[in-house]
Amino acid sequence: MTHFDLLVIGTGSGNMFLDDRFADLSIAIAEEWHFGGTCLNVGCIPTKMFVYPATLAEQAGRGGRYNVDTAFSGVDWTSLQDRIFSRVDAIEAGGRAYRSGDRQPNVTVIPEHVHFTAEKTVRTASGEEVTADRIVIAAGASPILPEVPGLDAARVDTPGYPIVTSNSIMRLPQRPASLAIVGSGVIAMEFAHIFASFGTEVTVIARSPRLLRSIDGEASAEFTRLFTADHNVILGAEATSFRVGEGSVEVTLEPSGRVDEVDVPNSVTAEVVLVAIGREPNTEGLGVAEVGYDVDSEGRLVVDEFQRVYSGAAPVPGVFALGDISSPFQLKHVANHEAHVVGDNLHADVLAGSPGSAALDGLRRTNHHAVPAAVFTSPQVATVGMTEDEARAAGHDVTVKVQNFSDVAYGWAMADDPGIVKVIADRATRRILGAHIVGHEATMVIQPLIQAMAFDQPADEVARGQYWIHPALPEAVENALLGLDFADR
Ligand SMILES: Cc1cc2nc3c(=O)[nH]c(=O)nc-3n(C[C@H](O)[C@H](O)[C@H](O)COP(=O)(O)OP(=O)(O)OC[C@H]3O[C@@H](n4cnc5c(N)ncnc54)[C@H](O)[C@@H]3O)c2cc1C
Ligand SMILES: NC(=O)c1ccc[n+]([C@@H]2O[C@H](COP(=O)([O-])OP(=O)(O)OC[C@H]3O[C@@H](n4cnc5c(N)ncnc54)[C@H](O)[C@@H]3O)[C@@H](O)[C@H]2O)c1
Repeated sequence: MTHFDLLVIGTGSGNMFLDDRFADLSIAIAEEWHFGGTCLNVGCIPTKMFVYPATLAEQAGRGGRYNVDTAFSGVDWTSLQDRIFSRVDAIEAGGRAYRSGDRQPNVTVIPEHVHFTAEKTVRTASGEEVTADRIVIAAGASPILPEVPGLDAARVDTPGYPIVTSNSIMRLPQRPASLAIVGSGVIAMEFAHIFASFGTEVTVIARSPRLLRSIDGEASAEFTRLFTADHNVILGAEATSFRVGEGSVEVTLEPSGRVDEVDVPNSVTAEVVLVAIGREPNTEGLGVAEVGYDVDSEGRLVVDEFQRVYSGAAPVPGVFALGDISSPFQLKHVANHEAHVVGDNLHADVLAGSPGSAALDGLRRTNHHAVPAAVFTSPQVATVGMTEDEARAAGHDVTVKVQNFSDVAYGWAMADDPGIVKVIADRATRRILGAHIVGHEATMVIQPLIQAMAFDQPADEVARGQYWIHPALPEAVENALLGLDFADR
């Protein structure tokens, strides 16, 4: 049995807050997989490094729309992978070496799976018991696999098995000629864009009548309209079995019952199948429920606004959690924010003396207001705040404006490419309740609306109180704000 002052489980955002404030503590960091976790190794960073060239490839094939003669003639998959993963893998190795080497003599890296055997005790895969006064649980989430015949869950993401998740698809030795994607959420749409743009024959299998169905209805409908226009999408279909053959997988389909009068083909055959149906918090593998920690109906560790972990509806002294294991937002910017909160609160707890003794008024609260999210597909999607339905259900007297990109001069420069800015505001308070953008660089165009929500600025002041560069795309945001109809105008 080895005892530490602090145990951190997971090196995604869990690796972010350990700075000089903790130099006097003996610290163990458990990481069973890639140092740096999901975002660095298989998430945000490599996906966007594939998305950018994919968008260039797609645009090259569309030059005629802008009266220029361009064509996409291929991608060098191997050198693209090398460029991306030589960078990612070097950062992974550097992070591991930094924590493992002489520069951090107070830190011990445990490169193994750990699971709880008591409230403040974990056992490593090799059987060692580790105890700690304080623990930070930052163990993330993993892809969900459907329980359907023909899917060998143990072989998913192993070399040669053609059914994969986001954990391995970017490292496939060859770009597949055809790809079936089960799911129609964020991961499904980003990979559909990447592979289709590079010339793979992609088929998206969606249960719902719309793609990205969790976003605002109008934004989702607009995205679905645009994406289905030039991609193979089967809406209202459920994948009910897989048959792995020689060089291909047959996916059997049935109507999902979520779309009326749908004509679903019996099956789709592709070289590779990507399963992208959500990610579940890694609470089960950690055995947290078995030692009494509270886990909610979605499998998340229960934390309060100070990121303290709960057991029997009371905080466990000195135990914090952050990121996908406990957060309602599976987003890196949220995991990072929560890591900063944990770092500050853990430090306050250490200064206070015994675990759990820090006064509440000395602890920092997590801010989950105006959390933005984006889908880096084509067209891009960016959202912040409530959907229109949520705003109405919350009892707001709402005013809504949808502005087309093609209404502003930059939209004309883009040959009237489709794109919408939808802003939802409260008619009485003039505050922005939500904003949803579908179109070119939506992830950048939305930022003034995120800022306005974060700083609680009235919508009309945001529109009129600053210059908007002319003729730039954010003029569509300005016009959407100006189009809102307030009670006393
Ligand atoms: C394909 C993809 C693309 C994404 N793109 C974006 C994006 O563009 N923008 C965005 O904001 N978010 C994106 N995300 C989400 C983002 O990656 C996550 O929200 C974020 O990485 C979560 O960080 P985390 O620290 O909570 O967990 P992770 O980074 O997953 O870290 C958890 C770590 O804990 C380790 N671990 C788990 N259990 C144990 C155990 N029992 N013992 C030892 N170690 C353990 C894991 O190996 C892992 O390294 C994407 C996710 C995916 C999958
Ligand atoms: N750009 C980004 O910020 C980014 C990118 C990728 C992932 N992420 C994060 O990772 C999370 C997980 O992504 P995801 O795309 O796996 O999940 P998701 O929740 O976005 O989408 C999952 C989709 O799969 C569908 N689904 C669920 N069960 C199914 C089944 N059995 N068969 C068919 N479809 C089924 C759901 O209805 C949903 O539409 C996201 O919610 C997001 O927070 C973020």
